Amino acid sequence: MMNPRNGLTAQILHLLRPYWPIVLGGIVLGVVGGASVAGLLAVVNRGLYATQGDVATLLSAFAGLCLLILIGSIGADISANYVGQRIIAELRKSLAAKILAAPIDQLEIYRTHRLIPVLTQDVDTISDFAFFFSSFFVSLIITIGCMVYLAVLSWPLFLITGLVIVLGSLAHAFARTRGVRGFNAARDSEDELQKHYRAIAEGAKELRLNRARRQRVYVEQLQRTVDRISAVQVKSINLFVTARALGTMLFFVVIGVALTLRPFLWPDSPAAVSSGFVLVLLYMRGPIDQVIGILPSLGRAQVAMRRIADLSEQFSTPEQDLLVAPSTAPDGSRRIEAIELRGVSYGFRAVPGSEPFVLGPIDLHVRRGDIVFIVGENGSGKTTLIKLLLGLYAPHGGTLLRDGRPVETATRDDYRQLFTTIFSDYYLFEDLLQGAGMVPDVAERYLKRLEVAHKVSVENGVFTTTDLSTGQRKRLALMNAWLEERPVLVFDEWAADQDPAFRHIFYTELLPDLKRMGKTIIVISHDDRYFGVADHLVRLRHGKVIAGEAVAHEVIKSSSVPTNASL
Ligand SMILES: Nc1ncnc2c1ncn2[C@@H]1O[C@H](COP(=O)(O)OP(=O)(O)OP(=O)(O)O)[C@@H](O)[C@H]1O
Repeated sequence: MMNPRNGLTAQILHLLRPYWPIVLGGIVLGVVGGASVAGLLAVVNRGLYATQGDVATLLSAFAGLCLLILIGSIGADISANYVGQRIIAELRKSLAAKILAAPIDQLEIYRTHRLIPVLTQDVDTISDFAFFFSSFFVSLIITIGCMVYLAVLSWPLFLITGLVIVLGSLAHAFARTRGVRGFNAARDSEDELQKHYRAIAEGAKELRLNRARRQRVYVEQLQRTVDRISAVQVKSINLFVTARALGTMLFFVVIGVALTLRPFLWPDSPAAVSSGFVLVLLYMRGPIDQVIGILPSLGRAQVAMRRIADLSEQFSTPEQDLLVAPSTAPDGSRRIEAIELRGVSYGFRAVPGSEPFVLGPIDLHVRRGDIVFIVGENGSGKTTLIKLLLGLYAPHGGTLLRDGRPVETATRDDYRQLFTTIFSDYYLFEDLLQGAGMVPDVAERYLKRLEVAHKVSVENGVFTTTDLSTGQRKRLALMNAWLEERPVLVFDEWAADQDPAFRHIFYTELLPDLKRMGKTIIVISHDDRYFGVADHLVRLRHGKVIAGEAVAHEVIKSSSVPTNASL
C-alpha cells in the first residue's frame, strides 16, 4: 500500500487519489471562500472611507461575499471531512485485510502488542488529523486570499508580511523536526506501554499474588514508561507552543514597525493602505494560528503514518485470494485420501541468546481414517509440525502433498479448508458459522454429548454464553469442530484441560466415534495412558522424528466412566 521511504505528502496523495473529484470540488470551494474573505476585508476597508453614494454598492457586495464565504467554507469543510473519513475507513479496511492475509509466521514475528496500537492509536491519530484538516485547509486558503489582497494594496507591505511568514515557518520547521523526533520516541514507548497494559490485564491474578512483582511492574515498568512518554510529549509540545507564540509576536511587531516607519518609508501612501494592512494582518492572525495549531497533529500524523506504512511493509507479501468470497465447493472436493510430508523442514529465526530451532527434515504419511498421535517433550516441535501439516507455515525445505499432489502457494488455502483444528491457544468464536441452517435439536444433542447442555445452548446460531470454565470452553470448540464437518480434525492437547472422566471419554469414545465417521484425526498429546488409541505414534525430539510407529490397537476399558449416547 505504501512505501515508508516515501514522504508523507506522497502517501497522502496516494490515499487521496480515488477521491480527486471531491478534493478538487473542495479546493475550488475553499478558494472561493478564501478569496471572498479577502474581498470582504477590502469592502470593509473601503467602507471606512466610503461616501454616502457608495453605501448601497458596498452593502450588496458585503452581503454577496458573506454568502460566498458561507458556501465556500461549509462546502470545503464538508468535502474535506468526507474525504478524511473515507480515507480512515479505507485505511482500517486495508490494514485488517493485510493482517487477515499475512503469512502466519510474519504475524507471529510482529507480535500482538505492536499490532494493536497501530490499528487503534495510529489510525485514530490520522483520524484526528483528518478531522482538523478541513479547518486547516480553509484557514490556509483564507491566508493565501489575505496575502493576495495585501499584494494588491501594497507590494512592500506584502513583501514584509511574506518575510514574517517565512521566518515564522522556519521557526516552525525547526520545531517540527525536533518535535517529530520526540513524537517518534514517544510512539516507541507506547508499544512498550501496551505490553505493560497487557501484563496487568492478563496477569492480574499473578500480580495480585506477588507483591514484589506487582510493585516492579507498576513502578519500574509502567510508571517509568508513562513518565517517559509524558516527558517527551511535554518537550515536543513546548517547542511547538514556543514557536507559535514567537510567530504571533512577530505579527504584532511587523504591524508596529510598519506603522511607525510608514511616514518615513512611504510618505505618499494613502491611509486606506495602512488601515487595510492592519485589518488584514489582524484578521489573518486567526487563520494562521489555526494553520500553525495543527502542526503538532501533523507531526503526530506523520509518525503514525510511518508506523502504518511500516506495518504495511512488514505484511507486504500477503497470501493471494484469501479474502475472495468462497465459491461453493463442488461435491467431493472435501475428500482426502492421504497427507504426506516429504523431507519437510522449517527453521525459526534465531532469538538472541538461544539456538534457532529447526524442525525436520521430516517424512510423514497420514492416511484417511488414521488416528495419529504426535508426542514428545515440551519444545520438541509438535505444534510447529502440525502448523506445517495444516499449511499454516510454508515449508523451508521439502514438500507437503495432498493425495500425492504437492500443495503449492495457489492451492494452500483450499488445502487448509480440509481441517478443523483446536489449538492449545485456540480462539472460541461465539457464533457458529453453520448456525443459521442448523436444526436446534442437533446442537442440543452435541451439547448433551459434551455434558455442557445444562450451561449453554445455541440461539440463532450463537452460543448463549461463553463465560464457562476453561475445560467447558474447549468442549464448545469441539462442538464447532463437529459442526464444521471437515474430513481432518487436529487437536493440540485438547484433553489437557479436561477432568479425568471426560478425558477418558474423549480418548476412548469420541475419537473412535469420529474415526468411525471416516474422519482423519491428528492429536498432540502428553497422555501416555491413551497412546494405545492411536494407529500411529509420531515421537519428536529436538525437531526430529525418533519413531514413527504403528501402535498395536489396545482398547482402553471405560468400565468406571459413564458413557453417553453415540453422536
Ligand atoms: N515464533 C517462534 N519464533 C522462534 N522460535 C519459536 C517460535 N515458536 C516456537 N519456537 C521454538 O520452536 C520450538 C518448538 O516449539 P513448539 O511449540 O513446536 O513445541 P511443542 O513440542 O509444541 O511444545 P509444547 O509441548 O510445550 O507445546 C521451541 O523450542 C520454541 O522455542
